[in-house]
Amino acid sequence: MSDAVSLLEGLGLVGTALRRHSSSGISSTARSLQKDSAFCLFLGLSTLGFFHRTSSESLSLKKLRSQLALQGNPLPRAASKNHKATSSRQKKIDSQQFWKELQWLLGVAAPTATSKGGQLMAAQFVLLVMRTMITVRCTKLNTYFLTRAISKASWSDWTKWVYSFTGWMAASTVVNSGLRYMESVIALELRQKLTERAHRKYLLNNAFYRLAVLRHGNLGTVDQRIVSDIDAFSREAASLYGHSFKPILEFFLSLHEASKELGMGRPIALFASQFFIGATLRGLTPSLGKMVALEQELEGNFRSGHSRLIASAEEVAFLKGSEAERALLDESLHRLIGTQRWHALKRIRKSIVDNITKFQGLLIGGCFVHVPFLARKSAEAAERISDFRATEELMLRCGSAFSEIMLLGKSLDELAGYTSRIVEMFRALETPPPARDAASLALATRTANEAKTKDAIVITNLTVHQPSPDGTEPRVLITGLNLTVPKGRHVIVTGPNGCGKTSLFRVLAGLWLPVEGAVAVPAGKRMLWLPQSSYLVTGTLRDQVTYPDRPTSSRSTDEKIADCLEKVGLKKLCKPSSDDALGLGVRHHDWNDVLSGGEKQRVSFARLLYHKPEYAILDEATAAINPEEESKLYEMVLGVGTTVFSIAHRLELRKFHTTELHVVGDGSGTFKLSELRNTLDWM
Ligand SMILES: Nc1ncnc2c1ncn2[C@@H]1O[C@H](COP(=O)(O)OP(=O)(O)OP(=O)(O)O)[C@@H](O)[C@H]1O
Repeated sequence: MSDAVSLLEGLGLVGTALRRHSSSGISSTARSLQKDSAFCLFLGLSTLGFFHRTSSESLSLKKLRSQLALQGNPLPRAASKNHKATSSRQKKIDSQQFWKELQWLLGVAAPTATSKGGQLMAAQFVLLVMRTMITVRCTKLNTYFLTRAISKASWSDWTKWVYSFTGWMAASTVVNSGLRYMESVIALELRQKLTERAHRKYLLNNAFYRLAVLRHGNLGTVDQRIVSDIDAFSREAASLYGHSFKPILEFFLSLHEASKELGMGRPIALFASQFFIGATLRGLTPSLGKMVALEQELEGNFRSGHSRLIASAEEVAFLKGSEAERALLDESLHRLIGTQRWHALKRIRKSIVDNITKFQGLLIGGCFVHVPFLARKSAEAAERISDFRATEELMLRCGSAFSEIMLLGKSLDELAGYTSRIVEMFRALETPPPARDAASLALATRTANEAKTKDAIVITNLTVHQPSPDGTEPRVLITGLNLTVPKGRHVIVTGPNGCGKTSLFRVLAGLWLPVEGAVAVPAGKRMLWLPQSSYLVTGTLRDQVTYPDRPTSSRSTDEKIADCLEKVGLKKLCKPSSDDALGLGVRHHDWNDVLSGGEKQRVSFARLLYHKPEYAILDEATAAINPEEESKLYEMVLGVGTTVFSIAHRLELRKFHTTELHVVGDGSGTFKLSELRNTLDWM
């Protein structure tokens, strides 16, 4: 459609020029040209001034940094790296890397030509060819035939033009709408395939924990990359696909048509000169890829600040922390906006270079075409004008297509920003955790087999350190622990805050790798974790109890769930209705907001009673429940035959355990194991 509009605009301009020429005569046109030249000179000088301003070092980061420093917002380090001039060699290496990464990402979305993505791209290609053919056809129609009709004052030629023009415009409308539709469908396909792959990897082997908590890969906000960067990449890539084929096709088709009149020598000389000028101008533009990557990073930080406030809304409200939170959010916002402002300034420089590239192409291309027609004295005037207009228009299209091809590099640069962030994420997701030495691996395998055969938790020669992502000396939490927990051996872990009790459980869950030794636990759903802060899933009351299972609702399952809820004192949460007799379908926007601390822990116990695992790992799982009720819950758990491995600060809970593991927590990794035989009389 935009082509149709530009064609009509073009016709309007031709009409205006003809009118001006015929009504005012040469002298008034010359006067108007003089005025135009003065105006152009003024504009050109202003542009040069601005260009100088944006590229001058004095205004660059130093000034922005000092502005931000005044607001307490120093510019992120990445921006200063970004500002440093990169050598042409470095740029070349980056672009090679980009093509590899882009190819890999597109391969994920369209692995073969017959895949859905491949088919969509093929269909888009057909539409692109059709649109270009229509554009070339319309150009010829509007220039040659229309000019001829007007110069001969021929009504019949003009009527033919009206018919043809209407037909081609109808075809153009259909094809352009199809192209736009295909572009959005391709973007959606890219987004879906890349996000699905990200989800698969992110939720495999607790990769989300490694990335979010242990900061593997130093990715910052991973959610921003999955939710926003993939979306932006998909849109950009789909749009670029359409916009890169259009000028390439248009260039060759227009060149083919124009060469009939001009021969091939002139166009080749023209485009060789254009290539040289384009390459020189390209060196003056900033690196958009890095700018985009930095902006996305800061966007992610800003968004995660808001998410954190929502997640801890009650705590912040109790602590009257609104002012502090506002300052933190504003700080993050200022960092983002400051960087975007600076980038907007740099983008103007890019836009100026883009326009110069485009206009010089039109100007030089025009001159190449004028010469042979100025030299052609013999032909009849009407014929010469028609030929000239048709050839000029084709060459102008050809030149503008060539400029667009030269400018594609810059659009690709922007795409490179998203590409590098997404590939970096996939690299971190798909890189396995650091490999262990052969001896430790052999020990881990032997220990795992032992656990399978013995149906026990087996801890062999275990040493655990606190992780240190920043490379500082890690603190030793536990050294040389050997412990086997067969069924019926209930272990309580005690020790001061921060001594490493939960860390031991993290190693059992495979979230942290031991520095030495090995742990093995019964596989699959034979173990259930009840963490310090209960996890409540998005969904119904039924979902809270059955998590992580999602069984289809049936009478017997619902009765079992309702029974578990009753046992832990949460029957009151059920809201029976005519189509939900047991009231398990009740749903809240966020269960964390509507349940008290003790109720959340009871939900975890209902989950435990529902799953009846062989082993339960209880990490201060009754800390928010009163001591009397706490004992009842423990009795229930032991009553269903579950062996417990608990962390507890209340010593009364010792009576439910047979072994105590006391971690000293003095940084030496010392611990003490003792049997608690006297306390088991009640069992
Ligand atoms: N992801 C992490 N990265 C770095 N250090 C961590 C991480 N998680 C925990 N730690 C540190 O490891 C140490 C042991 O933590 P852990 O959670 O095991 O303590 P704990 O004994 O369970 O304490 P509490 O009784 O207070 O729950 C603490 O000093 C803690 O700061």
